[in-house]
Amino acid sequence: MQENTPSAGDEGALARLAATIESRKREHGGDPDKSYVARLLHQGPDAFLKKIGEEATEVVMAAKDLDHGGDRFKLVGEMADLWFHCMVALAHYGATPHDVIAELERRMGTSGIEEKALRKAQGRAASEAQP
Ligand SMILES: N=c1c2ncn([C@@H]3O[C@H](COP(=O)(O)OP(=O)(O)OP(=O)(O)O)[C@@H](O)[C@H]3O)c2ncn1[C@@H]1O[C@H](COP(=O)(O)O)[C@@H](O)[C@H]1O
Repeated sequence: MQENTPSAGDEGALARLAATIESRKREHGGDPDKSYVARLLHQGPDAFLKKIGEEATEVVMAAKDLDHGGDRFKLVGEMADLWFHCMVALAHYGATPHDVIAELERRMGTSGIEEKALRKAQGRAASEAQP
């Protein structure tokens, strides 16, 4: 397992995979018999959104298994399946991993607890302003 430090290749790998997924879109969906990405895109959102739900459940199960002697590579593998299917969804809806990374960067330095409190206060102010 890698040290817990970011590598310059991290975003590069996501960008390369995103480019491959885009290429499957450009080739009129590619050949669903030869390309799994093309098959998912050809089947449409129901297919890859269902896979995202399934893979998320598998991530949870692999994580819970760690308490009972499971191994971290299983968790990493399931997480990779989840990220991959999420990337197919991003491509379908016209977004990129760069957009997600930019959003995470935008959030950096803002505590999640503070952000949630601010959102609640804004919600209260908006409902009090209603006539
Ligand atoms: N990263 C992946 C990737 N991760 C997972 N998968 C596929 O996702 C599928 C679903 O995973 P499951 O574990 O649920 O497998 P399963 O039980 O057979 O699935 P179902 O029967 O439920 O469909 C498997 O067929 C995996 O091979 C991937 N398929 C492709 N990629 C990347 O996409 C690129 C393009 O792939 P193609 O479009 O197939 O050329 C590849 O070069 C890879 O970089």
